[in-house]
Amino acid sequence: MTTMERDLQLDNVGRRYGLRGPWVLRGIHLTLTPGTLTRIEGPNGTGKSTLLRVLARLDAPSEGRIKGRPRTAYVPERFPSALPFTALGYLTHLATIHGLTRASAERAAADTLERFGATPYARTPMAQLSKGSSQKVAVAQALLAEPELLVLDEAWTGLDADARAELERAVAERTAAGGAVVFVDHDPGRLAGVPDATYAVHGGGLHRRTAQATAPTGPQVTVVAQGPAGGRLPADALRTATTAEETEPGTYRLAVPASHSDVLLRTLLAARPPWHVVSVSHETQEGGR
Ligand SMILES: Nc1ncnc2c1ncn2[C@@H]1O[C@H](COP(=O)(O)OP(=O)(O)OP(=O)(O)O)[C@@H](O)[C@H]1O
Repeated sequence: MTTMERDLQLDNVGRRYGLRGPWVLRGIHLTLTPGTLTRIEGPNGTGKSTLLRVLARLDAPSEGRIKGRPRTAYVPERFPSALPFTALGYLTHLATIHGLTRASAERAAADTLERFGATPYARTPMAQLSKGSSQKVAVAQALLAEPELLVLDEAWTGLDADARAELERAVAERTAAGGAVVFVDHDPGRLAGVPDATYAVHGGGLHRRTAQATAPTGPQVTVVAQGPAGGRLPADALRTATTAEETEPGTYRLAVPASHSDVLLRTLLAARPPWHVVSVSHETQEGGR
């Protein structure tokens, strides 16, 4: 598939509910590009969820056009947990739909549940899961799809601290793998400093926030890495890092948001030939990780 088709583009999109309802969104132009993270903000009831549903193509615009068909996964604010499956059964079923054999599907489902600390209730009927636990299943179903576009509507809400950090890492992995991710979250610190673009929804329109500060906010990690002689920094590493400075030939100092440091390190070590990681230093700020 070409990059053009993997872009998702809203062209003068409007949405209202009912034929004569007030316009919730109007004149929206937005392009989501592979490998980028986009944050959508705005006060309650301004149309953020409506916009995300339109982006996920779960809701059709009342006017305007959508171009591009990236393979999309969506995590809703409220997941329909009354489905007649266990978490493992549901995810295994979905993974077979994504084309895995039964055995690999079950393994992928179990791995994803484990990643989010959900193994203890993998075999519990979903209707009996707490809000937080069913939210983990919602997140797992979206990640299992390895989507080209991942749409997260308050997906962190209800998750415990470990699962929240894990979801931030999963977002970093998706963008490093060339996927687009768009999210809404009430916590202004969520993935702070990471988004490639931030937009605010108000008055039915979408307004690009100017980059407030060049200095990234949120905890940062500095990685010093040495490549093979004459080696160029892997493209995925460049995409994940906030800044990359060649301090001497073949040696780079990379700054990365703490949530993305695992992904950056993995990218460097998995490069062929692999890069040598000289040092990793965590900037000490309150809050840790
Ligand atoms: N299915 C629907 N039918 C009718 N009106 C709707 C529907 N969904 C949303 N709306 C209305 O559209 C407007 C925007 O709602 P939306 O949920 O998109 O906002 P939001 O910014 O996501 O809000 P919140 O932060 O509270 O989730 C609201 O006035 C809401 O009442």
